[in-house]
Amino acid sequence: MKGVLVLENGSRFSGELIGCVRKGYGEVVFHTGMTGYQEILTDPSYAEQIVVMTYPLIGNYGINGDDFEAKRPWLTGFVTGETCDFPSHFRQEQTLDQYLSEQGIVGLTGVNTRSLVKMIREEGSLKGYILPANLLADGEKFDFPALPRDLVRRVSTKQTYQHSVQGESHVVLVDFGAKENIAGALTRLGCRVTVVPADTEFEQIARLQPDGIMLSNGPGDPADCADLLPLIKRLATAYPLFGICLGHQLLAMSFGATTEKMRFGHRGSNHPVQDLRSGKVWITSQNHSYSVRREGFPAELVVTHKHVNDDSIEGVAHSVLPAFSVQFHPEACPGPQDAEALFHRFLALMNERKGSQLVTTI
Ligand SMILES: NC(=O)CC[C@H](N)C(=O)O
Repeated sequence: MKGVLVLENGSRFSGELIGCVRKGYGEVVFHTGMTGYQEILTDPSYAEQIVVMTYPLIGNYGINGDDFEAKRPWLTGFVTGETCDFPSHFRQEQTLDQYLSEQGIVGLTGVNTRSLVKMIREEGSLKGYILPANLLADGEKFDFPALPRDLVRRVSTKQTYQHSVQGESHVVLVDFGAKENIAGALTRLGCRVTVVPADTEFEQIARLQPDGIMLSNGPGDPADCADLLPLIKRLATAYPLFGICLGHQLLAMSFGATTEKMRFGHRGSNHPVQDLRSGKVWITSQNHSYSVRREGFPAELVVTHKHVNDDSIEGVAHSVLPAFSVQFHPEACPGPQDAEALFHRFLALMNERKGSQLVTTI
């Protein structure tokens, strides 16, 4: 069935509908990864977004049972140049089309994604609809309402649960829309991980007796989470703390930083990031629209990482407390694992704290 993507600047891109035939509305953003579409589809940070893949052929290794980053997708549409109908991979269980149908997500394929992405690069991310072409009556006017501001609460777990029950260090992961592999990476390093809802109170977290706090990635504008900043500052003052993506933005904001919306953000699997202390460059996985502003950057924090292409802030640390965060995704999935060492650093901070507590109790 013919479909169309209608953008708020008046442009239209035609294609064929795949997945669930329905209207989809969201902020249209693009991802430059050649692979990783299954992880992208299920990363809750894409809530209320329509994702355009720049790589021309998507779906060629199908969908498998192992690579989901969440139980369900939160995005509202998926756009490809070409979709593979006959994938081939030993782990494949479904085609992309079947998965989108099953999950109620509309897709548009056969789109001139090159021209669409060039437009987004020029004009910035635009809101838009995917809809069946026959619904497009001539001259119809569309509304392009702002995205909801409660996205973190929508995607966060409603209940506290144990991700893993054994391990030397106990990490409480505050779920703003966490990708599965953040808890996965901690578990693989031997941590016990408890996942709590985004609005859990400090006292409830303290009762869990964590050795460290992990702040997850998540959707939307970090400024929408201003009510969480006092909690985050208190957590950073009390425990070793590691923040990823939205968790990074919120850590910086809790010490007085502000964020700004980028023109079209960073979404891809090969973003170069420099560690300013070692000078080393990592190739990182990224998915964000906002970044921490240099203007008014708080004196209490230090910038630890920057993006090599545009100099934007990619990591911060507290100058005294054992709290640090990065804008990119050290858990990868999709993308390279260059930055995995950051999980080891978090583990070391938790061990140091345990060591120092031992000394003070003796
Ligand atoms: N992946 C994320 O956590 C994204 C953070 C935030 N929603 C942004 O777009 O900048």
